[in-house]
Amino acid sequence: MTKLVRQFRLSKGGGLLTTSEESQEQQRVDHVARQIGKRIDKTTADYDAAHQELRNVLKNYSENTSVNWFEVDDRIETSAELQQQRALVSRLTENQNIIEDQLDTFKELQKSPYFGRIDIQDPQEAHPESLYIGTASFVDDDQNFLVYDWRAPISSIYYNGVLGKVAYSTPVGDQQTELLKKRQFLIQNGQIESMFDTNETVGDEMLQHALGEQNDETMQNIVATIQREQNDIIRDTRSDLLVVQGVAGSGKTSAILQRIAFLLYHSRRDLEADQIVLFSPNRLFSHYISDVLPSLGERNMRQVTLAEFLTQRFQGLNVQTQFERYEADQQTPVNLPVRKFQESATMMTAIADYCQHIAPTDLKFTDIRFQSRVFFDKETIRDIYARFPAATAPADRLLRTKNALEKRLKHRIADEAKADWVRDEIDQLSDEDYHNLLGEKHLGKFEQLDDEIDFIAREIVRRRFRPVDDAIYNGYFLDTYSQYTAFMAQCPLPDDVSADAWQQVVANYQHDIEFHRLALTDAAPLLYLRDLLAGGGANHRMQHLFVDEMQDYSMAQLIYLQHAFPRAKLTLLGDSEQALFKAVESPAAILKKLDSALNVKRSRLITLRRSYRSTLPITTFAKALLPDGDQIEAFNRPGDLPKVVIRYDEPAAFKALAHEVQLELATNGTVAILTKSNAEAKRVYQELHPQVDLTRLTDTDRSLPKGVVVLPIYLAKGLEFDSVIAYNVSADNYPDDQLTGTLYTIASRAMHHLTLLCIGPASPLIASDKIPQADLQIEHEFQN
Ligand SMILES: Nc1ncnc2c1ncn2[C@@H]1O[C@H](COP(=O)(O)OP(=O)(O)OP(=O)(O)O)[C@@H](O)[C@H]1O
Repeated sequence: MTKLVRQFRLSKGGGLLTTSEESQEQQRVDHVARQIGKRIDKTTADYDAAHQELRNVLKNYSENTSVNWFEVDDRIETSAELQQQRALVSRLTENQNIIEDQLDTFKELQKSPYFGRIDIQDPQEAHPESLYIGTASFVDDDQNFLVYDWRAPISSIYYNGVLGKVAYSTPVGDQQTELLKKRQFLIQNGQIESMFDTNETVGDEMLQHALGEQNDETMQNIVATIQREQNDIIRDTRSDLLVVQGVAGSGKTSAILQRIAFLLYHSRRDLEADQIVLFSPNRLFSHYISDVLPSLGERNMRQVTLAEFLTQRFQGLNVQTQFERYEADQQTPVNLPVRKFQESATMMTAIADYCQHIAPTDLKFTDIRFQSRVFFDKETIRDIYARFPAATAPADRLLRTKNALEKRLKHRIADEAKADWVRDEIDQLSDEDYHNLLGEKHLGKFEQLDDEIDFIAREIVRRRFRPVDDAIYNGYFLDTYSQYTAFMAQCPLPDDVSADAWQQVVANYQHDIEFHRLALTDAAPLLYLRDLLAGGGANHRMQHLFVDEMQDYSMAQLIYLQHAFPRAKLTLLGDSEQALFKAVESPAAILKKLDSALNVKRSRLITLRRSYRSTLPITTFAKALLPDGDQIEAFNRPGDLPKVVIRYDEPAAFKALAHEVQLELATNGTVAILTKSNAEAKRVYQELHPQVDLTRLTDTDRSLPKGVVVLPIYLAKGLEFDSVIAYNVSADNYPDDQLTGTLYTIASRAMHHLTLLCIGPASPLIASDKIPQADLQIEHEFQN
């Protein structure tokens, strides 16, 4: 870890920091650390006591589980006692976990108790007050706030305010105060490494330090250096739809995570971490961000990738992933108007209309069959459905149909229970099977033996007819896959989609279904149709839905997600410039579309233009790739120029690649070779791995190793690496601006070093007038 030298400087809005000020501050750090130390001792003792208590109960519990199960009464009593013990164990375990979490927080706090100080003068107070801000609050035994949590209302001044009169929101309304001083600290292992006063939001010195560090395998929290616009995202509690459009490396992902920490802090009583769900771009990313919330003393939210979500919803079907589609798109040309239509809000509205007005005769009911015979025929089911009022939503009518079918099933069971085969089966039952069928609940319940036998008979039939019961419960009598075909057959088409092209879409869909496959484009509309007709699919518990890399989602998918999480507030973050899957759109246009499609009350757009991840030369290069890249503001962190390495045949290129990798590895912890496709990643791995120790990553990998990795760019979305080598950015491989988004995404993954390897002349995207050769280090002259 690079350490800043101690510095005492005249900072922009502040005064000269003297040695005596520093020693006073250090004394305070020592004092706070001592207080925290005392608390750690006390909490450790609490932890030991809790642990001992839990052990005692567990010991008792295991002794009790070896009880005599023989007598029925004993069995019932023991079970009640065990349940009580189980509840006790779970309470004590939770208690122990809470203490353990507190202990972890105190230990972290002791090393670095705070990072900021604000001096404020409240209007009603005679003297100013100094408040210190850290990752968690610390209150001493005399109730003095030695450290304020960064999420406390007053802490917002630290992030937002410049010196002078400032306001901050509290649960009881806005408060006014005067900000007299803002001081930043870098404290490591109880020592002040650096401190200075600033009038800016959060001074650049701290950022320089944070960003100059080498990449870790997991993301770090940024609470000490949150920037003003990021703070707006984090502290927004009003919007139902918050859309963040931010350039690569502008801190969107960081903002999501600190926002979650903020929301959890402010809604302690009504919001649990598992009521927040984040759709993340890939599994590597899920792991990459997994440490941030725990480092802030919070539990992680739920995380899911779109592929995981869809697979879970379509059990038994193989749903195409975004990555598979991206690979497929590179092989076969895409009919863009068709895809655009299938992914549009118009498509979803057409589905909603279709479902709302569908007549019973148009529903694709199927027979419920049992042992190769029809049990309930589809016409009967249709008749039942048709009896319920037409004004009721189809899903409600279907639910009532299910209930009616269940009732009929019960009658059929009662009739069948009288059949001879059932009596024969009862005669064959062993005592144990008989008791099992009767179940604990019915032991001794029947006064007459005949009643007990009737019960057993029905139980036997009920179990035999379980497949019918399942079919009713799961709504298998409505064939939603055929229904989707029927929908498509009558769906009004836009002008740019021909009937023939559409016919092909329907045929492809049917063919896929036959082979238990589903194209990604069909997933959201089909799910929507299924939910609207058959009910279900909505999770009412989720309070917040976050979507990262939203540019890779279609409008249809976002509409479906909103439908699937109807009570959740939405935070959607993305960068349309990094769209690997579709065209670039302006932030305002995106918000407009979302506003009308998602129909929310309060929406807000926040745009982030400043890029923090990469050095100045790398960001300068990356932004020059884009048509409107001049809107991107590079953070001024010095570094080497991007290096272009050109070779004219593959052997020479791989030799150069191996050399570059070794060179980069000497100074960087993680070196990523990023390719356009999986096939390229495989090829690089095959060529390189005998000479270089490298790991090829695929979409099943969950963690990022140190050292050299090779992976296609879509798996590197959201990630960052110390050094990036873009593989084969030649004119052949990156011929035109269709690939601008891909190249920009690759370049913007690099924190400190970027190398561009070309086999043959460089891509016109690089060898263009917009990128002065002086901004690059070229190892071979361009020949095009
Ligand atoms: N305020 C900040 N203080 C310190 N580091 C920051 C800050 N904002 C962003 N960073 C750092 O910049 C890098 C990029 O942040 P992040 O991954 O959140 O950006 P992003 O907008 O999600 O990027 P992308 O869209 O390119 O994936 C990370 O290393 C992050 O820690």
